[in-house]
Amino acid sequence: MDTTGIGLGTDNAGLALSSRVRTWLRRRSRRADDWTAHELAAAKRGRTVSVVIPARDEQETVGQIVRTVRTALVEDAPLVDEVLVVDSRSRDDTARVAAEAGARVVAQDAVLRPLPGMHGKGEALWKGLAATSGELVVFVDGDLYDFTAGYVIGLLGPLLTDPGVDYVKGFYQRPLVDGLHTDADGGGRVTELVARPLLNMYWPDLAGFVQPLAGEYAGRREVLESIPFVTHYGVEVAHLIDLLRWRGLDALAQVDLGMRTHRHQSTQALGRMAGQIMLTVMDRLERSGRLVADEAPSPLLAQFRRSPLGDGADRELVVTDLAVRERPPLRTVRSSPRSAG
Ligand SMILES: O=c1ccn([C@@H]2O[C@H](COP(=O)(O)OP(=O)(O)O)[C@@H](O)[C@H]2O)c(=O)[nH]1
Ligand SMILES: O=C(O)[C@@H](COP(=O)(O)O)O[C@H]1O[C@H](CO)[C@@H](O)[C@H](O)[C@H]1O
Repeated sequence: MDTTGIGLGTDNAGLALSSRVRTWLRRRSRRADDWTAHELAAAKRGRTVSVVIPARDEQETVGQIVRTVRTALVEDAPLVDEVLVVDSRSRDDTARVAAEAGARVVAQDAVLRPLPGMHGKGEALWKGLAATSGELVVFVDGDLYDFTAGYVIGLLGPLLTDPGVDYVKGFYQRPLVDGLHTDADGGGRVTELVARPLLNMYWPDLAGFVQPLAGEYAGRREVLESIPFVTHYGVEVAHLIDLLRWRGLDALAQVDLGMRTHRHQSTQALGRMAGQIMLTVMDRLERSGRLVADEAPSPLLAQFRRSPLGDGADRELVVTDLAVRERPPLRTVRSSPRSAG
């Protein structure tokens, strides 16, 4: 057992991860409590830190996340220099709640305005990167119920103490809370059903990531501004694939952040997310010449919503265009450190 509690033995069939991944797991897996906020604040040595929270309709949770960061990591320990919430076309009071909690708030479509807007979480993250200036950037989802300052401390630990690390993913136990029923490890459904199998098949060096789709991660700005951001929900899987290829496995790390509960989407919404992730993976396979498709995959997903329509039909056909696009590396388009209006 290594320091993170990840057993590195073989499974009952004697199958084992590659030695490269086993070495990586030992070398690049840490725990959030390996550091304290004050230790990391002292380790900054003049470097600056931005926390970026993408938020679409997160009025119920974003305020507490912002307050936790500000209290523990801005006021108590000077670890974080700016907290930005990217209001991603919310239809609720996300922007007001975030601002009242002490965050700077930008509207996703107000950043780098001359550029035509793109959509989804990946766009919100790219705009958040453009609208901040910290040399280290931490991304935290805005729908977390049990966020702690330890998430940010843990993600910054490797970046502030090891120059060989460029990008850090969080991992955690992910319960699936469905009303009164909790499945202790039922969360991360798209991870377990789609992302993990595909990454193990085609990028086995990434097999050691406990939560490859984790929404909490951090990186060096110079690296984050040098990689594309896929729109919608393709952003996380594309980051790992692109960074593995460009920076190599040893530049990546992961930190145990404990427990993560968040607002869960419906199964059909996760079906759309899964489709976007599959399209992203197939695009990366095609770019690397590992997939030759004489016909591009259709981005259209037909789903069936059961609802008595009253005209004798009890299901409604809903077709969604899952096409994802991609923002180029920000350094190729950046004009100024804070491009918000
Ligand atoms: O168009 C979008 C979709 C999502 N999000 C945010 O990205 C984070 C993760 O999205 P979501 O909760 O939908 O994904 P899940 O955690 O369910 O996989 C949340 O803070 C969302 O508010 C966003 O800013 N813009
Ligand atoms: O990991 C997953 O399977 C999905 C869905 O999680 P749940 O099944 O709702 O716990 O959540 C993640 O995936 C998204 C796509 O990469 C990320 O954007 C989210 O931040 C992350 O929560």
